[in-house]
Amino acid sequence: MRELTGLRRLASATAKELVLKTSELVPTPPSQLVIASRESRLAMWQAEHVRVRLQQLYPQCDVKILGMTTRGDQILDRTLSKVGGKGLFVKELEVAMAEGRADLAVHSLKDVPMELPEGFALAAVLEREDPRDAFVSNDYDSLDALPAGAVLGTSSLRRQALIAARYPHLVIKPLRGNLDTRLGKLDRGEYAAIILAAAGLKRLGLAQRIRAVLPPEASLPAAGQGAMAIEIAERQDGLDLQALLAPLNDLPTAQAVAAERKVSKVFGGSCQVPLAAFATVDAGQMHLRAMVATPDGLRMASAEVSGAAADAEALGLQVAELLKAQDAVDILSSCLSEAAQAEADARSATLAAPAPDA
Ligand SMILES: NCc1[nH]cc(CCC(=O)O)c1CC(=O)O
Repeated sequence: MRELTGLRRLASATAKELVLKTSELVPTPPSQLVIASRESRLAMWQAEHVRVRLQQLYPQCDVKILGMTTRGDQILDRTLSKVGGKGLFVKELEVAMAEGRADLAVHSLKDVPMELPEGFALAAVLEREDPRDAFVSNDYDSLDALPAGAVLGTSSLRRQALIAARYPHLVIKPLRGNLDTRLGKLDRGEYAAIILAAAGLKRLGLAQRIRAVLPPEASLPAAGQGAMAIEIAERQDGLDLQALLAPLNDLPTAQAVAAERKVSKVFGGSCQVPLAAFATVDAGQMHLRAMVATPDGLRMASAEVSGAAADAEALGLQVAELLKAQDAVDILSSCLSEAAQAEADARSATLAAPAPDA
């Protein structure tokens, strides 16, 4: 709920409001700001990007990065949807903020649950990188070129469903780990090809590994894919971090992801399900597409709407209604119950045991 309030505020803020904020209302920064980040190369790249931008904005402030390992990074042997979903990547960072060891956390928005815990909010969404999926292979140019029986790596139920629907002759195998780990598994010959987010590869200077970029028509991106978000905790010291971070917010991206995340939230929030939601914003106009499927890709529903980008969440609800009219709830039902159970298990496990690297 918190996070939605934050996002709604960001998404509906006009450019003028943001300009006013940057020039007049930005509070004095503290002497130090600490950014919590996962330690994967991509996470550190993203944290460093935010660090540099904050350092430029506030030269007097010492901006530092606190790297940490999350449960999501440690559990590499099981498909994420089975072990508790996306929250696993953000929980330790939230603990660091709650304990005052960090002031903000930088995340890939795609990994951030739709509902943040009480006391946390998204303060800014940065300009989006390429939101599309990428086909990566050492031997083949495209999905079309893969022969029957070829092993394709992905652990995303969305990618699995979309690919199974169009390429039933391929064998889809789970692929976990950070980007380097995944590329390493491809290079060792465990897969004929893998699908990765183009954004991560581009940020790490690995764009040359992309053999083909999948257009949204072929592989509709996940909600938030390609966007970075900054999460903050409610503070007792009165510092208005949201105002300090407002200059980093990119309004069209914030609007697009608010619509995408609304769709996702309607269908179960933080659960990992085969769901895609992708919005583009051009001159204040939004085009939003969404899709749900069964993991085998045999059943699928898709819908699209257009409208004013300022009505991001209403557009998200509209698309969700169109999907529901095509039995979306039933299509997702098997995944929803499985993922909900995994979420519950993960929550009780986290409550019972201290954070592994706390
Ligand atoms: N699920 C892991 C994850 N979270 C964000 C990215 C890539 C960068 C992004 O989407 O912003 C990836 C890797 C991938 O999907 O290939």
